[in-house]
Amino acid sequence: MAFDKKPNKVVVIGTGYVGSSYAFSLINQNITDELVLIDLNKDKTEGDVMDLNHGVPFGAPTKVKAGDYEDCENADLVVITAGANQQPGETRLDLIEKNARIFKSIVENVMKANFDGIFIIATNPVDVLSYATWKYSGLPMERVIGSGTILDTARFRFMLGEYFDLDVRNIHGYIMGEHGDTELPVWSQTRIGSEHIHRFMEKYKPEGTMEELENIFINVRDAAYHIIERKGATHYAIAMGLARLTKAILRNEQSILTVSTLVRGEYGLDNLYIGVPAVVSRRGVERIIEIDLNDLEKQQLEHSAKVLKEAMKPVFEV
Ligand SMILES: NC(=O)C1=CN([C@@H]2O[C@H](COP(=O)(O)OP(=O)(O)OC[C@H]3O[C@@H](n4cnc5c(N)ncnc54)[C@H](O)[C@@H]3O)[C@@H](O)[C@H]2O)C=CC1
Ligand SMILES: CC(=O)C(=O)O
Repeated sequence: MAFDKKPNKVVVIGTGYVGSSYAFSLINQNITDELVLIDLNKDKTEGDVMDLNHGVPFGAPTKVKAGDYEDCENADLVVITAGANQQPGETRLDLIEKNARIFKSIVENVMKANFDGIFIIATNPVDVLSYATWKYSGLPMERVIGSGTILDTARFRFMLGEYFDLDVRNIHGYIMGEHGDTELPVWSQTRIGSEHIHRFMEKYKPEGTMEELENIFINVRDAAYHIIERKGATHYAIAMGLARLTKAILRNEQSILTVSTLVRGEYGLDNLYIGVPAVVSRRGVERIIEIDLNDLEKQQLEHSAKVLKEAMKPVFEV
């Protein structure tokens, strides 16, 4: 019943391309009751709030306001999308030092306001900054969640749907590892409907080749570069992915999503945040799902973890 539901509150920190697109998705999908926007650029935030509020009559009754860190006190979720984005040619890992510095002060400010909810992190490099947020906040690991490879997995499913001319909702597969250049496609577990992708191709697309599938993965991995070259930022798809993750949490959906979370022995990895399938609920990350990987996929995941740990060294002791 709508009457006895406790209103939920989401605070977004960083309302540039990603943060403002996420706010727009939340309102359009009727996901939250209260939405607070925080950014260093106060004029931009106020302008966004006016603009979003004027759309509320067409969407759902959401209270939107420009706020400050004290608004985090009773928030259910704090979503961080603040910080530098990649310039053409820059990798996500190139952003590490700049954004880690910004994160230290943001997370400290949020925790000073006695925040006791769940963090979602999207700023890049997302795996490293999720780990940083977990360390800086002192919250249990299940309550600090990175967007991980949710976007890469969506790109993978979309491009395979186009290739097979099928509804993307019938494509089941994951991209795991770093949200970045060392991510990997889990072909051994990719299914179309309930059929393994290779068998499906043999039966229904015999002219298809493994090389074409490999090129699809390369386009998934490099999608951010392709978009940034053309328009300077990527934001709509990640905003929708963050809205999906927000729904999974606030509505206690127990959804399996490829988020960035702390591995503690799963997949033979330890003490880093990395993209893996995990069950997400009102408690945050309930548990990691350990799907069977073949030998090549295991090696690729280990390599991805190794690159992430190396990249983290200058910033953290890992
Ligand atoms: N995880 C993912 O799949 C994706 C992550 N991203 C990442 O999201 C981040 C944001 O990207 P954009 O929105 O395109 O950048 P943007 O430059 O448009 O927005 C960043 C915002 O952060 C604000 N900001 C900076 N320092 C702040 C602080 N200390 N406190 C409050 N606000 C602060 C800026 O004023 C700006 O409005 C980047 O790191 C980008 O790489 C982008 C797309 C996908
Ligand atoms: C920018 C980024 O991380 C992406 O679009 O995947």
